[in-house]
Amino acid sequence: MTELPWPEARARAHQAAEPLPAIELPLREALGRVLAGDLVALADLPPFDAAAMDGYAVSGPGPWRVTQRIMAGGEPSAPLAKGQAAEVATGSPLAPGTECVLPYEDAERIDGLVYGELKPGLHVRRAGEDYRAGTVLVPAGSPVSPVVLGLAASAGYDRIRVRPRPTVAALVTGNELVDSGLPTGTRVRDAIGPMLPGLVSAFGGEMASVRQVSDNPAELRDALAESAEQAHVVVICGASSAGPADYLREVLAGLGGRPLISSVACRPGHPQSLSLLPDGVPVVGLPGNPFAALVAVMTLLEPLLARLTGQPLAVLPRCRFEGYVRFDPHRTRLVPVMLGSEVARPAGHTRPGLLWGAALADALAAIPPAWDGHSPVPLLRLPR
Ligand SMILES: Nc1nc2c(c(=O)[nH]1)N[C@H]1C(S)=C(S)[C@@H](COP(=O)(O)OP(=O)(O)OC[C@H]3O[C@@H](n4cnc5c(N)ncnc54)[C@H](O)[C@@H]3O)O[C@H]1N2
Ligand code: MOO
Repeated sequence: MTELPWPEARARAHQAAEPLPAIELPLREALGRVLAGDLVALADLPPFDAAAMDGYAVSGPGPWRVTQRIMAGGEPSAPLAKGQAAEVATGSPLAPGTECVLPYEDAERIDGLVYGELKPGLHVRRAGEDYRAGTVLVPAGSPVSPVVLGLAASAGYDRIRVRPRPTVAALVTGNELVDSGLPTGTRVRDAIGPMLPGLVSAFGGEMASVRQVSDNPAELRDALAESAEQAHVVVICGASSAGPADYLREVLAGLGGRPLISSVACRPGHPQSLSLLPDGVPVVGLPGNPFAALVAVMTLLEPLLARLTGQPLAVLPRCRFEGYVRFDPHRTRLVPVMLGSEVARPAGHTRPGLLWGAALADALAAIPPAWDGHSPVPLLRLPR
């Protein structure tokens, strides 16, 4: 079976779906979503000429006689004629005729007259100087951060158009698995189910369900068909490889699934897969070894969720890597790393079945095939 190069696997997963139809939400509910359209300025900002300092708005050469006082939120009582001043606060609207604002520090007031130096334009925020109505403030596909919410509010939005969170249903296979307590004998504690909800929500999705199914093709087929009706994406953990209980491919074929990715040229995690069911629901196959499963989530599920939420495929930041890595001429090697200020170092403890290294790590470094040993390497940040 040919293994798809790791960067192509990310790209193909990103192209495997279309963004979900947009919804409109009140600002306070939109945090953490993704903008479905450009956030466009509804009006000029500032909407009026305003003072940028507390002090005196003046017209013509000084000294100036103080003829009015304008508060923020108030209105000028008359235009300023040459030789006149208005006492203003930061944000006060300016009277027509204002040439500059003298901060209190640069002005002296004696008997109703203000003395100082006229510096035309200084400390005046002109109407529309920040942006004009119609300007794109934040492009579609951007995350709605706390700051984006503040900006949207200052632009006059009450509601914004965002993408829904894609729902993910997980089926965890393996007769050896238990989901509580210290496993006895040859039983193994499920480690993938507990890590999936946090990963899914960090990548903009929502875990609909995590369900254990036994190693039985008929049961997996029924559970898969049912999950595909209830969620936007189905994830299957285990049953991905070549063993006697690894019938995921067979079950997918039986349901008319179309394989898009059958294995990926990376270590660990090569048995990861992506298929589309006839109704277009993507099914992501995660290898049973838990660290390999994490690699598959970061390789296939993250780009898929990015696409469903209308985000571009993330361009991975790069960093210098220092430390031992097993050389692989044909495959990308995913290594848990701790990030220093300019360098990534292996966190250690990296067997495919072990989450220890990744639990300590800030990121996974994606060491490319035939890496030259010194070029900066791409990083996948691990959610905290
Ligand atoms: N002949 C071959 N054998 C294997 C290959 C191969 O290419 N040819 N690939 C190996 C690799 S790499 C991986 S990864 C595993 C993938 O196996 P499966 O996805 O079929 O998963 P299982 O066989 O069910 O389990 C593998 C291993 O992981 C443990 N496991 C499974 N699920 C969980 C879970 N939810 N939490 C914790 N641990 C889990 C399971 O007990 C096994 O120890 O196949 C290799 N073999
Ligand atoms: O994908 Mo398996 O990675 O190496 O255990």
